[in-house]
Amino acid sequence: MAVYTEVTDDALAGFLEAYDIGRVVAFRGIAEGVENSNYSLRTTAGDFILTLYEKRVDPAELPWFLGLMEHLAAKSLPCPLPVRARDGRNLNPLAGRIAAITTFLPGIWPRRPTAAHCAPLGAALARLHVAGADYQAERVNALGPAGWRPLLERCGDSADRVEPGLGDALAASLDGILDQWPQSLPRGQIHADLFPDNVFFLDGAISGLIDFYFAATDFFAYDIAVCLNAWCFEADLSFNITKSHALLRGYQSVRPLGAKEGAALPVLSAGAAMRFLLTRLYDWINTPDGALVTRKDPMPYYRRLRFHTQTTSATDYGL
Ligand SMILES: Nc1ncnc2c1ncn2[C@@H]1O[C@H](COP(=O)(O)OP(=O)(O)O)[C@@H](O)[C@H]1O
Ligand SMILES: N[C@@H](CCOP(=O)(O)O)C(=O)O
Repeated sequence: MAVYTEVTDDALAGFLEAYDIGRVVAFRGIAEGVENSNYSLRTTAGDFILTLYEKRVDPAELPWFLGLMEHLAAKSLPCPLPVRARDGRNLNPLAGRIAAITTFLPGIWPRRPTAAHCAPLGAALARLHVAGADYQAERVNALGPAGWRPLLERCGDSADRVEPGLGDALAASLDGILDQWPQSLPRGQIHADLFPDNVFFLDGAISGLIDFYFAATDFFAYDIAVCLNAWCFEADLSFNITKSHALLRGYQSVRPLGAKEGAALPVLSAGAAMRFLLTRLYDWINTPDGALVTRKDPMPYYRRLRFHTQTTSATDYGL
């Protein structure tokens, strides 16, 4: 469920007066998504997505995210293009929130990713990295390694309510990851949350990359590690090296990885598993029963973390 803020017909009509995208033909809330309120909007000019940014998004950061999408779309990456109002603004108030209209991207996200999805996914990720290179602005990755210990501490003793001993196990694992974390690797703009539900496919090809609201300036190879976690484990949580090989092959068809990046894949992948484990754990503990958001189980990311702490080199990922 992701319509937290209702938009009345009158409020929508008033909002659209500032834009040059015709009259409303259809308007409905989108059930998918977690963070923001999303509406599908059809006007006489075409299909769009209306997003109202909810409380977890810092309004001061929105121009960076929208600027990145605009930059990538201008380089032909299939990502949403923010629509500007007649006065040039792409962020405007609506129903007590800040809102943006972006272009609608066709396609559906893969419910069961296969190796055939992973190769184009890898290539699209590399294209994103290359295309973002001259987007000069920097955004610190708030959910990068410096943020993990504070997040774990905020979970406190409650982690052990999810599984006895989990708090200590994560603290020890985190020490190991932070000790080995690379000092420097090629870096630039990364998506940082390119899960299957953020990638649309049409006729076997990628037709959309969405949800740039965790994007940041960080190691490119960390973004690959996020995707290895999100795309290359089976439902039984076994690692599928055929998928990771396809993902890395697709990536390298556009941007070859350096030796240091390859060597860092085990620790980067453990770090990426830790990042999603911690945000899920925090939400698991802090989301009240009956809340609109569906909590995501943190434990599958613990299983992934344990896998990555046993890998030793890039060959374990099919590189
Ligand atoms: N540009 C877009 N084109 C088509 N559908 C979109 C677009 N942006 C969002 N959606 C739809 O809205 C849903 C939620 O979007 P998402 O950005 O993942 O929300 P959240 O940030 O709240 O998790 C997506 O699963 C998709 O169905
Ligand atoms: N991908 C994250 C959650 C973020 O949700 P999104 O709908 O904004 O992609 C996870 O799976 O924990």
